[in-house]
Amino acid sequence: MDEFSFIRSIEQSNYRQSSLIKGAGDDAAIFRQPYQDIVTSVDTLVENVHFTRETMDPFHIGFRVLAVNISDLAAMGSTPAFYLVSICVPKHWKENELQEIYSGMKSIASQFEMDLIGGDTTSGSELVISVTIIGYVANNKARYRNTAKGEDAVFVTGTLGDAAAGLYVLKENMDMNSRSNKYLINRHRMPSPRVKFATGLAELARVTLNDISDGIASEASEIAEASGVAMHLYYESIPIHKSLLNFRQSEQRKWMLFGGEDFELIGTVPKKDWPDVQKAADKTNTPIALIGYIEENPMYAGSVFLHEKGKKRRLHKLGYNHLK
Ligand SMILES: Nc1ncnc2c1ncn2[C@@H]1O[C@H](COP(=O)(O)OP(=O)(O)O)[C@@H](O)[C@H]1O
Ligand SMILES: Cc1ncc(C[n+]2csc(CCOP(=O)(O)OP(=O)(O)O)c2C)c(N)n1
Ligand SMILES: [Mg+2]
Ligand SMILES: [Mg+2]
Ligand SMILES: [Mg+2]
Repeated sequence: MDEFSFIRSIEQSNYRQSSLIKGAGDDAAIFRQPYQDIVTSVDTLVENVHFTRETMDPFHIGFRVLAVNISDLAAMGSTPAFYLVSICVPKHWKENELQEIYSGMKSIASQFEMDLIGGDTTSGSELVISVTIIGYVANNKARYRNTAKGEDAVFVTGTLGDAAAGLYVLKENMDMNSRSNKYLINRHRMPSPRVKFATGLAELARVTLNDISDGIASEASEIAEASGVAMHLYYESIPIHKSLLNFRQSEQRKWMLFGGEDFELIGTVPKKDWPDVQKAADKTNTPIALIGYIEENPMYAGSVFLHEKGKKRRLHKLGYNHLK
């Protein structure tokens, strides 16, 4: 089974509520309200899938589960406001550890001025935390995956591969005190969702956005598929942090393209708007890079091409897939 085909198989083919603007199929769902649209999404962290007791302290688990949800709202151009938490707790977890999980959530919630408005508590064999997030976006300003057009510039925020490298450092028990390993571990444990940058693009007429949870190869494919276009990426333009240079080149490449969990944004804008994107990035202290372009070619609709060392190859939708 494949996660993405499973999801397609259970999606409703039509919706009954007239206020619904976007159902399943993007980073979040949207429904219309006067003046502002409501944006909502849910993402879950599961012990031994998204974290282990060795890779994360309770504080990080809490911080991260809210961060990954905020990232989906950032990818819609939305400002987060509320969250609900469903937590399934194994009997051996102690109360102070659960309090720590909530300290992690509260820490990032206060950063984004969000309120916890409810949830659910159950017990089970492994820790599972599911967060439902709710935010706002001005009417008609939500950013989808299906709006890329020919000649668009493709950009990405931050650096890629850091979170996967951080996980490697943790799993291999490497030196946790070196400056560069500390940086990578922090990127794995405490992602920084790009809300300010994404909402800073509000003046632009057309922006396509997707957040990078499963790796750029997978997220780029989602944009290409949803928009019915071909995306071209230049490997040498994909930003890399100097801490990654300590590892073998084959590892660097694997983590940058397929590692995932960097929670950076990949997007497209009409070429003429690229300078405005750079300005919005500067204003919000967001590193940004131009990494490719969109081609409107029916023969290659839905495909991603990677240009590397002067050669062009198909970049397949490899990356994290829960049901594979
Ligand atoms: N089990 C499910 N039932 C209904 N919709 C789902 C399910 N799993 C995922 N979806 C929807 O499919 C889309 C893609 O999900 P996912 O790949 O998890 O998005 P993201 O990577 O942005 O978190 C989203 O719109 C999500 O709401
Ligand atoms: C212990 C451990 N092993 C492996 C991973 C790597 N990993 C787990 S899930 C995942 C993909 C992202 O999670 P997902 O639930 O698919 O997020 P979504 O796309 O729904 O936002 C990755 C790269 C990890 N974070 N921790
Ligand atoms: Mg997403
Ligand atoms: Mg998800
Ligand atoms: Mg997500």
